[in-house]
Amino acid sequence: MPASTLIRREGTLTMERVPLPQIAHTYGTPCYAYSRAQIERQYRRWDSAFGDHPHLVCYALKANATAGVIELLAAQGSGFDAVSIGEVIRAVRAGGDPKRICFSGVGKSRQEMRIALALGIRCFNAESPAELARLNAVAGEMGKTAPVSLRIIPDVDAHTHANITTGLRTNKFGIALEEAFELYRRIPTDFPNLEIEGLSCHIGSQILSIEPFERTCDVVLGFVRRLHEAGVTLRHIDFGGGAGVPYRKGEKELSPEEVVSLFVRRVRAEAPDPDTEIIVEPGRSMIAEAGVLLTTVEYVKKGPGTFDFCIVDAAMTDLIRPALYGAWHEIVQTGPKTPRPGSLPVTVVGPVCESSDKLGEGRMLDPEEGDVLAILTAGAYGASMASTFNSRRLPMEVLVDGSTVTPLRRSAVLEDITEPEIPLGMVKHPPVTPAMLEAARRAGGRD
Ligand SMILES: Cc1ncc(COP(=O)(O)O)c(C=O)c1O
Ligand SMILES: N[C@@H](CCCC[NH3+])C(=O)O
Repeated sequence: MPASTLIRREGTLTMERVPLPQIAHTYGTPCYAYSRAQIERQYRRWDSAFGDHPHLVCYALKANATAGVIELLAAQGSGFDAVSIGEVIRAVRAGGDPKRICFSGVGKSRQEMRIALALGIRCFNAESPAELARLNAVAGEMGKTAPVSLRIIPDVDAHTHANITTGLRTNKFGIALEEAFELYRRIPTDFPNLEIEGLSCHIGSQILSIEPFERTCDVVLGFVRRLHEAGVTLRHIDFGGGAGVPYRKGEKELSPEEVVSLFVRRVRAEAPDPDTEIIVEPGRSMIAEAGVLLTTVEYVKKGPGTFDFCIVDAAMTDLIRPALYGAWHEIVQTGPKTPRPGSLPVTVVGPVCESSDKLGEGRMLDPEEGDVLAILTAGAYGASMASTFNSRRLPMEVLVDGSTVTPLRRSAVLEDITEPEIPLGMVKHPPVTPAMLEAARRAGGRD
């Protein structure tokens, strides 16, 4: 987290000018807090790194598609990378310009295509020949022409976690180069309702070294030159996302400036048209460091002797990255607290009924019931991957802007555990009445 966003003042951790324990007490926990200044700063870094080279920054919505976050980025002029029609619709509803939306994903349904065509999105990043044929048919039925890019497989190893590498032939994403070459040549004759817009690729996520992007440029620009020689022109090259952020002390981000200057330099030097528009799709880099997940300690429980358990009210349902990838997030006390000599490291776990429900291991925190902890660098792939497993409610989210805090969802109270299913009607489902909730609140507990 950049020092200007998260600062310790008299021992208390603050985001911008708001003490984090205050957010926890006002809105309840688990609660994500995002810094507006940090989100806008990251967008400006990506955008301005291009200088006057034609470009579009398409924020990857999967990282965090909370309406308030999308609104902020749309107001900055951001484009969006979507992977479902739900994301496309969320972006448009939050003020995103359809002409700046790219639609990726291996499984687009006919209905998703129809809605995206009706909205007039910038382009479909097609991932298979069958998808092209389907899109051609759907566009024809609607009397429209669908703008397409082929997502090619650069076959570059991103040297990241196996579950988040995407640019290899063994991954489900994209089209192999030879097949893509043939498809590009066939589009004008075989798919009359498609119009070639560009080329896209994405090699993986949380990439901390520039080298895989250099290899990607080798492959992509060589391929673009071959296409040009075969008479295929592209309006844009989309290099995808993937720039990594520091999760552990000592790690360094792969900076937007370094990534963008590589793409601009290589396109200017090697593309048939040096002014070809460049698209990037950063997700994590845009939002990860803007967010923390606040959680309250419920219990401290003795462990096997070498460590204790710190049971908090956040869980894998709020932040699944540690359970899913063994990912590391720093966890800190938000109040003025230092561990007492001799205290044991703790494994921070949630209340969910899974042994993998761990948020961190080996942490020196010396926690007590009621302490508010902050799980750092949690803005990306946190709230957007949250679930209601174990009938938990979704985490609260707020936006911090200077000394103002704005809720981005309804407050995290028990009424939020809504029942979207349709009951059979065999039993009468008694409502949780406002009076019952009020009584619980008056009895003093947090929700
Ligand atoms: C097509 C595509 N674009 C962009 C992204 C965003 O990646 P990141 O959050 O690593 O920038 C992803 C996710 O890996 C992706 O699959
Ligand atoms: N969800 C992953 C990243 C996947 C990127 C999407 N292809 C994470 O938390 O790191």
